[in-house]
Amino acid sequence: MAEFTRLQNCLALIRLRNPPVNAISTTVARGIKESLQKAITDDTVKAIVICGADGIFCAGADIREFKVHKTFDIQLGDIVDEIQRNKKPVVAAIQKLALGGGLELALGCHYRIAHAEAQVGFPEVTLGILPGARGTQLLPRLVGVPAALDLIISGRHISANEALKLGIIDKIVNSDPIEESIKFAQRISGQSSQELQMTSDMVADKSSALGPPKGYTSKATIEFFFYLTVPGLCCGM
Ligand SMILES: CC/C=C\CC(=O)SCCNC(=O)CCNC(=O)[C@H](O)C(C)(C)COP(=O)(O)OP(=O)(O)OC[C@H]1O[C@@H](n2cnc3c(N)ncnc32)[C@H](O)[C@@H]1OP(=O)(O)O
Repeated sequence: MAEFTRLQNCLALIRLRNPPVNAISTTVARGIKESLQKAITDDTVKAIVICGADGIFCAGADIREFKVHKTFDIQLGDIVDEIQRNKKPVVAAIQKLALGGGLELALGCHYRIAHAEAQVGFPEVTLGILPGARGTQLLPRLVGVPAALDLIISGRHISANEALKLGIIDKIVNSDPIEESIKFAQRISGQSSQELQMTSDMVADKSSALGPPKGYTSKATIEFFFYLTVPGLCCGM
């Protein structure tokens, strides 16, 4: 599930809870969606923080459901779109792990604050799939195409430090990233909505050089990744 808490100072906290690694199940996705709706439609909420329970952000889609259905029937891309459409700033507080769909959720947020020991990555390739919830668009916008390809094709986890250098994470902390994210959200929620709008417009303008602001994994992208990742198809490389 995802717990919604209305904090003091005009903030809302959405906490993913699905032991042991807060994976995104159908129930968790529904909980995030409903919590976001509550936060967005409450005029007294000025900023939102998303975090995970028990010291871990999220290890991606719930592979227990994948084993049963052989597919992920979770519309995480819609949730990411909703965060990006929304004018209220959303901060991801990354403790320990943000993998797969968990990283896509964090990339959808406007800011990411991680603990120094945290790791992020896209392990989808190890399951024979690609990030399908905007990760293939959002990651290259932040880190450029070569670095994004490297992370998506290798499936490797990288440290918070490397993620900071690449631009995936905005800030690393040695203290509790949830507390830091709340403080940060409080600070930016004090800015006028005009300032926030100007900033998000500038970011959108800058990243538009990399194509449409949102979308889905195009057929060409899938074919390209397929070519690179299926042994025997990449002879000559
Ligand atoms: C929404 C659709 C969009 C996106 C698709 C994806 O997100 S695909 C990516 C899905 N995620 C993964 O593939 C991560 C797989 N897990 C791991 O790499 C490791 O388990 C992990 C998270 C790095 C933790 O490693 P560690 O060595 O610390 O522990 P262990 O492997 O023993 O796992 C601990 C328990 O967590 C369970 N678990 C791990 N990942 C998931 C998951 N994604 N969903 C559900 N459960 C997960 C694992 O089974 C262990 O459970 P236990 O009952 O203790 O055996």
